[in-house]
Amino acid sequence: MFKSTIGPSAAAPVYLRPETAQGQFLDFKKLLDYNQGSMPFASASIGKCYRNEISPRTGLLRVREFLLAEIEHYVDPEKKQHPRFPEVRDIVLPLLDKETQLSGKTVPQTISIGQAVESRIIDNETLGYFLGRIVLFLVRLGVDRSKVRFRQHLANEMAHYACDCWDAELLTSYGWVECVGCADRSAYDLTVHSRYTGASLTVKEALPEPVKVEEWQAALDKKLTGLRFKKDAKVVQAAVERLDQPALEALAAELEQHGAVALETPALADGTTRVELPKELLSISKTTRMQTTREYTPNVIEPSFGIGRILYCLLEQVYWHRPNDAARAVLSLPLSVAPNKVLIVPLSSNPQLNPIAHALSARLRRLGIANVIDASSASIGRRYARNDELGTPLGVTVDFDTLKDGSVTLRERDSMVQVRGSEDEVVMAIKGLVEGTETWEQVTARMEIFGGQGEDQ
Ligand SMILES: Nc1ncnc2c1ncn2[C@@H]1O[C@H](COP(=O)(O)OP(=O)(O)OP(=O)(O)O)[C@@H](O)[C@H]1O
Repeated sequence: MFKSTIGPSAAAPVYLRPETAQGQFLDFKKLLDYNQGSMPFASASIGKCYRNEISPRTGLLRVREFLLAEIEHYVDPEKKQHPRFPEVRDIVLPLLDKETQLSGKTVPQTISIGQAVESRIIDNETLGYFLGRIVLFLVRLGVDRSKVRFRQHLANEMAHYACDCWDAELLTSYGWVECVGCADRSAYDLTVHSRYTGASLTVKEALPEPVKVEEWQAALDKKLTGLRFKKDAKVVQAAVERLDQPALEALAAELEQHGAVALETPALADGTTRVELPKELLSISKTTRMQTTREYTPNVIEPSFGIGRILYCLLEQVYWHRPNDAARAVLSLPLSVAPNKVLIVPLSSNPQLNPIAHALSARLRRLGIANVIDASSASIGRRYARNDELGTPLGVTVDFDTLKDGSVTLRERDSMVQVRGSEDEVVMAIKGLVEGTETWEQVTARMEIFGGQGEDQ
């Protein structure tokens, strides 16, 4: 937690969250209800997080306030398979696992997620599923697949409660940078929240058949306990209720042998943290009951995306310049990420071209396709070039032939190739490209390649 203060006197401390996860865990019971009590399920949250970084540096890579997006996937600890695992099983990942790191090597082994889970390099299917989804997500954003690797946490860097943890690292001029963490946090968070709030954060499932359970049970004589411990009676009662089966078994033997047991408690009214419970107050016996439900605390698999770091690495990876011209830079953001999808340029300042450009802009807007018009006096080549640098993937030119036959050109940023067609055809092509139902190769194969008034050079 990042400690700060609030109010005019700065007397009241506040604690800024270092992750969104805990807020999700506090809502676990509600989330489980929304999911009709069925497992597995997931929650997700995105928001600002704060860390008291000693030396913030390197732009967006290490800052004190950053945007974090986290998924908490709740799973039965005995069933860590994932129904959609077959979708990612054959994805090949560069894995820098702990053994490789401990042997002093830095070259990852390239192996399919299926093989890595089978050989337990990755602890379980659900964790493997999310590593696959992380790489698919990063590549969809435009990250270069050859500049992604997954590094496993060593035992000494992994949170004590985690049973396996991998970082997706992206290669930048600063070296490999951790951008997404993916940890199996086991049952730690829900167990601790439950312990401190007293709220049960477990899942109850009907068993296919009732089973006979033998267990140790402790009972305090309430009247005698009240008389003996007065205000502390509740604390003592809670300490007894928290005892697990091995502890109860050991105490039963001690009680039998010595007629009394000593029990650790939270601080009592007199400041002590230990009570003596004689046989008259405490009884511990083995009981048998039929169990019809199974109760467990779910384990949590958590992919955690640092948005600023991903964005920084992406910008570095997709920024380049045209061969032999360092001044003509290009930001190859894919359509899914680019803030503006289409640049509309009237070829000249002829007053007849502008209304056509504006009508086309409105038509694209109605389709939900963000676009911008550049009707400035700069040459068309200059206007293309500056929008290439801003990352706008597509360009439509309205020219003098548009006035004659209604046709326009459509230009792709990275290749600078242009096609020509009616406005309807071009709008359909843009829609297909934005929605991902058509590729630029398909568009160039079915539409007429335009070599005319491009002025790209
Ligand atoms: N100071 C920070 N500035 C920007 N992003 C951060 C910062 N700290 C963490 N992140 C992002 O949050 C994600 C999840 O946080 P996590 O707790 O796993 O990071 P971490 O292991 O503490 O990071 P690091 O070891 O680099 O400090 C990281 O993968 C990263 O993208």
